[in-house]
Amino acid sequence: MKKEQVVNCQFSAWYPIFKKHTIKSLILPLPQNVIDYLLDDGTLVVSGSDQNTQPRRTDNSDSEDQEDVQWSDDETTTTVTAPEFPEFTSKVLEAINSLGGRVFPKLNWSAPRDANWIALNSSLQCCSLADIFLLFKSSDFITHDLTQPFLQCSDQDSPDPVIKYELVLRKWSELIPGGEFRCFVKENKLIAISQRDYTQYYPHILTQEEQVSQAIQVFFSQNVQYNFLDEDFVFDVYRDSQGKVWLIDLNPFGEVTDSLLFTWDELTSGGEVAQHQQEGPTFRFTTSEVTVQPSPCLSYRIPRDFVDLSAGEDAYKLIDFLKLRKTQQEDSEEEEEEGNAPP
Ligand SMILES: Nc1ncnc2c1ncn2[C@@H]1O[C@H](COP(=O)(O)OP(=O)(O)OP(=O)(O)O)[C@@H](O)[C@H]1O
Ligand SMILES: [Mg+2]
Repeated sequence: MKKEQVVNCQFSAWYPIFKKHTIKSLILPLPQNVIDYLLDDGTLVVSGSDQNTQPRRTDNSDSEDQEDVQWSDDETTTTVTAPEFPEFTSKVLEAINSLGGRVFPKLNWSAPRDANWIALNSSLQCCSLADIFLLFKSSDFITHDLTQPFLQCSDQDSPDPVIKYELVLRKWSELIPGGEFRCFVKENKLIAISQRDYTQYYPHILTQEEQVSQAIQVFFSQNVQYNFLDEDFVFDVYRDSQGKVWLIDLNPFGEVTDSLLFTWDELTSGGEVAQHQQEGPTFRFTTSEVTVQPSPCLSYRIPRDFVDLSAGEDAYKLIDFLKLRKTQQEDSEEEEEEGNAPP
C-alpha cells in the first residue's frame, strides 16, 4: 500500500465522486488550534461553550476560597480551562443543524469507533462540538489519523504528503449492522465481500446470500467500478431493508484496513480469492452462532465500574469504593501495629 492510496481514501477525496450514493455529509477544515487541543493529553476538559453546561475549573491559587476541591497537590500545576473555539464552534453547530441535529463524526479517514463506550449514550451520535471532542479525545483511531496516517505504507522513503485535516459530519442514520458489508477491489475487480459485523450471526444473510451478493455486484459495476482514483481499494456498503445499496466508506487496500473474514494474504496473493473468478466475488459471512466472537472494539474499553464512577451515574458505587479503600487502609494499619505485616 502506497501513501498515495491513503491520500486518495480521505473523505474529501472520495465524497464528491460518490455523493449521490452515500449519506449526506459536510466537511469542515480543522483549525490548527483544534488539532493541538485534540492532541494535548493534558487538557481533558471539554469546552461546553455551545451548551454552557460543562463545569469549568478555575484557578483558585490566589483565591481565599479554601473550600474548593484541591485537584492536585503539585503546586506548579497550571490552570486547566476548557479552550474556546467560538468561530469553529458556531460553524460546527450550524452544520449539525443543517444535517438534522444529530451527526456521526469522523476525521479524514477514521471515526472514533474505539471510544463509543465513553459517551453517555454509548454511541457515536453527536449533537454538539462537546460530544465530538469527548469522543475524539478518547480515541486511539483519531490519534492515529492525526499522527501516523502513513504508518503501514510500503514507500516509507518518500516524503509524507501534506494532509489538510478535516472534520467530517455525516447525517446520523440508524444502520442495522446485519446490512453492512466490506468489499475488496483489486485491479478494478470486485474480488471479495465480507459481512462487516462478523462477530454476529445474521440468519437473513444466509437465506439471502445470492440476493445480497448480486445487489452489491450490480452497485459496484454501475456506480463504483472505474470511478475511483485508484484501481485497488476497499469500499463499505449498507443494504437497506428495501434492498437498496448505499456507499458508507472507502478505505485503502492494505493492512491498515481490517480484512474481516479474509486475511490480507488471501486478498493479495495469487490464491483463489485474489483471482477474480468468473462466478463473481467470494462472499463470506458468519454462518452460525458457534463462531460468534467478542466485539473487536471491546479491548479498548475500561471496566464499566470505572466509567460509571467517572460519569457519576452510580453514586453508591463510588461510596462503596471509598469505604473499601478505607477498610483496606485500616486493615493494613492494624497489621502494621501487630508487627506481622508481610515484608
Ligand atoms: N452516518 C452514520 N450514522 C450512524 N452510524 C454510522 C454512520 N456512518 C457510519 N456509521 C456506523 O459506524 C461504523 C463505522 O463507520 P465508518 O466505516 O465510517 O468508520 P471507519 O473509522 O472508517 O471504520 P473502519 O476503520 O472500519 O474503516 C459503520 O460500520 C456504521 O455502523
Ligand atoms: Mg473506513
